Amino acid sequence: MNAVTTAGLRKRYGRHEALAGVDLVVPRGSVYGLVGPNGAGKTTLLAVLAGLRRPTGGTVDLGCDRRRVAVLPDTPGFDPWLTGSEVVDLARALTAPEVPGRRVAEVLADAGLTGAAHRRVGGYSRGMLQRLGIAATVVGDPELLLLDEPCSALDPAGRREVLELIARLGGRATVVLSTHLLADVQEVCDRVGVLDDGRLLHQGSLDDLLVGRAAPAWVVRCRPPLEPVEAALSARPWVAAVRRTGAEELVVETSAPADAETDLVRVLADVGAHVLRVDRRSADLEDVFLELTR
Ligand SMILES: Nc1ncnc2c1ncn2[C@@H]1O[C@H](COP(=O)(O)OP(=O)(O)OP(=O)(O)O)[C@@H](O)[C@H]1O
Repeated sequence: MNAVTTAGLRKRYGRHEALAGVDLVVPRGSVYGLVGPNGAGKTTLLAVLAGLRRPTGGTVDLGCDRRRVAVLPDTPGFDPWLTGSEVVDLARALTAPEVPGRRVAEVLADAGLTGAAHRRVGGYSRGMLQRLGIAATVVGDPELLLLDEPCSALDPAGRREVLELIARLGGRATVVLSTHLLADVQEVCDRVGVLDDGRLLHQGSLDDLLVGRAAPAWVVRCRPPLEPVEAALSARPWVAAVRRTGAEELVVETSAPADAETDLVRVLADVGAHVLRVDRRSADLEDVFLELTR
């Protein structure tokens, strides 16, 4: 059962088509990362899913009642004179009055805000505000959470806190988050959709995206000169390409990783290379993203 299914979703702003036929599938319980460059249509897609903007065409099928959907905009604004506890209690009273008041303290504790619960939010840091926003969206126990750029403008510590909070939400609710920070997706999402210019270029599990696309490669660091090393490697049948990526660094791409595993170090030894380091390059979402959106 899916939490969200869209078919041929379109959204036009005047003559500009921000969504050009999007078929989105978000399995229930997943943490789905919607990635794309600026202007790709991420905010528009989330707003259409949330029912805040009307699509020009296509359909949206939510696997739950619309009242069980919670939305967190990229820059949540709160009245600065309210305390964190009052903000969350207001959200509870407005969205889910049936939820008992004691839930407020629980979600604030989950968001790591117990100590600041009775401080005015005007004095909160951005990271705290973002976590407060998440607390205010989860207090009504939503089934689907739509988070627009939840980590933008956060420093590394704030980002870490928010990512950990999102990771804990996975399983309890379905989360769709938009971001252009690929590292965040790699960290917390199990599904990913790559949106560019209003089109979904790829969607699926993060593993499928990475394993299916990034060419296996080794990163070799050794002391100059690198030419003899490059020449010796290029002559091997298992080497697809050798690229110089720094004064002391080569990337060796292969279509036969098993051969590379047995032969790479031998080649380096035979040519007398002064080896500083050899690493298997891990599949990187950034490479795949650049390849897809090129
Ligand atoms: N209200 C609007 N009126 C006209 N054009 C709009 C409107 N909202 C968005 N657009 C345009 O639609 C396209 C998609 O915008 P959207 O904000 O959905 O992209 P995004 O992927 O969220 O971008 P960003 O990462 O920069 O926030 C952009 O070209 C934008 O200029």
